[in-house]
Amino acid sequence: MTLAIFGGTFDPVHLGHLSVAWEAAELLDAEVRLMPASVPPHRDAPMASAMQRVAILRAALHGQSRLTLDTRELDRAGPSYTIDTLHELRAEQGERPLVLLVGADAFANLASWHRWRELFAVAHVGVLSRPGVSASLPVELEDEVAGRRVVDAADLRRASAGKVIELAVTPLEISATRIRELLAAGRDPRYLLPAGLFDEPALLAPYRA
Ligand SMILES: Nc1ncnc2c1ncn2[C@@H]1O[C@H](COP(=O)(O)OP(=O)(O)OP(=O)(O)O)[C@@H](O)[C@H]1O
Ligand SMILES: O=C(O)c1ccc[n+]([C@@H]2O[C@H](COP(=O)([O-])O)[C@@H](O)[C@H]2O)c1
Repeated sequence: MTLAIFGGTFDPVHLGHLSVAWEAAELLDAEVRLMPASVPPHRDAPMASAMQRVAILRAALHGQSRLTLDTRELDRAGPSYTIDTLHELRAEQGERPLVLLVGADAFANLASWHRWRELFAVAHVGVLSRPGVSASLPVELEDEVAGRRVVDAADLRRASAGKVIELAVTPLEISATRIRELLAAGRDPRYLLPAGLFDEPALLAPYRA
């Protein structure tokens, strides 16, 4: 079975993440691992600690087994560069097809990632559609991916890395930024987060004012 990795700051994980990860698992017929970044490159430090974000992820993933948690980036010091993580996974997984899942907004910035061209040598890339994000890419990135695009998920299973597929997932306009704002304002964003998180108030305490 294909292994797909969905990295993120997950500060906190929300139903947008979970829904697109679930749909990607179905569309790719893959195991999907959510992988929290310890020190996310290219953005400010998260509001919650890595341990707090992992506790929320564990509670969010409770009750199903298709989406799992991979905490390897928390064991590394320094910025969580995706290329380092993918090399580690490749060494463990042999020729198994690996897919790096990224939201369309993150994908549009891919050419700013550490050793970004090397990513395609180690994994396929699955781009998750996201509301409000246009499909146009910087020229440098478009030039790199133009010859790599496939539309059929079966093409990803025929090679271990190097292809790019667009995954048209159900659009959900949910962001962690909005959820942090609501929690800080004393609101309960009940239907934007997994219901189980509200059973343990300590989980969301890092975001309360
Ligand atoms: N609603 C969504 N639909 C599709 N992809 C999403 C959605 N929310 C997040 N993603 C993707 O999930 C990955 C991790 O995102 P991240 O943890 O930064 O969440 P975020 O909601 O974008 O957070 P923030 O608002 O703090 O930037 C990224 O690849 C991002 O593009
Ligand atoms: O490797 C990089 O240079 C790099 C730069 C920016 C983001 N990433 C990864 O992309 C994923 C989504 O990042 P973010 O900031 O949108 O949560 C997360 O796993 C980050 O570690 C990776």
